[in-house]
Amino acid sequence: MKLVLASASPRRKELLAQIGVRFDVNAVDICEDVLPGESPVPYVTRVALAKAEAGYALAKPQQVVLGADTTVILDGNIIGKPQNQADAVNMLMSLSGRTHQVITAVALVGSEQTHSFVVTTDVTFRTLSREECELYWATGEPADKAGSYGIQGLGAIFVDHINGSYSSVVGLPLSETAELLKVADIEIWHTEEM
Ligand SMILES: Cc1cn([C@H]2C[C@H](O)[C@@H](COP(=O)(O)OP(=O)(O)OP(=O)(O)O)O2)c(=O)[nH]c1=O
Repeated sequence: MKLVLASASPRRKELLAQIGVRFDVNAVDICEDVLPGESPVPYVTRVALAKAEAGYALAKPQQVVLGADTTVILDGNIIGKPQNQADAVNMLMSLSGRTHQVITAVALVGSEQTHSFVVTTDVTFRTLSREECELYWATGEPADKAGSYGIQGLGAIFVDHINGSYSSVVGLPLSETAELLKVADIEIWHTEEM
């Protein structure tokens, strides 16, 4: 079996390459709107499956397709990507000095199999000032990110500690994804080009 990553995210490509997986990419564009009354785990699972299924529609025979979706949850509510500066600053200030959850769903779709799982990580921010949130917006980093921050980038300075999977917060939980790839007979740890 050969793997396709259904993602336009450079972060997910880097994470999957980090564990020595060989894959092609089918960039897909899925509507990520939350349905009325939809809870966080069903939501991320549905979107990850939709990405994998859209990628599978473009796939060749003998290919299985991986899709993922990451979102931020505060007090049980889904916090998506920011619309503008005010939205991003408000999101960041609501996360200030508190613990929120980052959940990533991963889905794998093939001709004879569909699997999905969700990984939840607690992330605790130190206290932030409105001014530093405004300066952070001006860097351009928060714009395409759930929760308006990137733990792997400049936003690292906001994070006091995490409890869970770092790679899941960035966009793809590597330990759990490797287990899923084994089930689908996809090799990891290719080393000859490293
Ligand atoms: C919380 C957090 C989110 N993010 C990112 C990960 C995800 O890419 C993004 C959430 O959006 P997603 O919709 O999960 O992914 P995407 O739109 O970037 O890519 P695609 O749908 O094509 O696969 O936020 C970080 O990079 N770092 C973080 O610390």
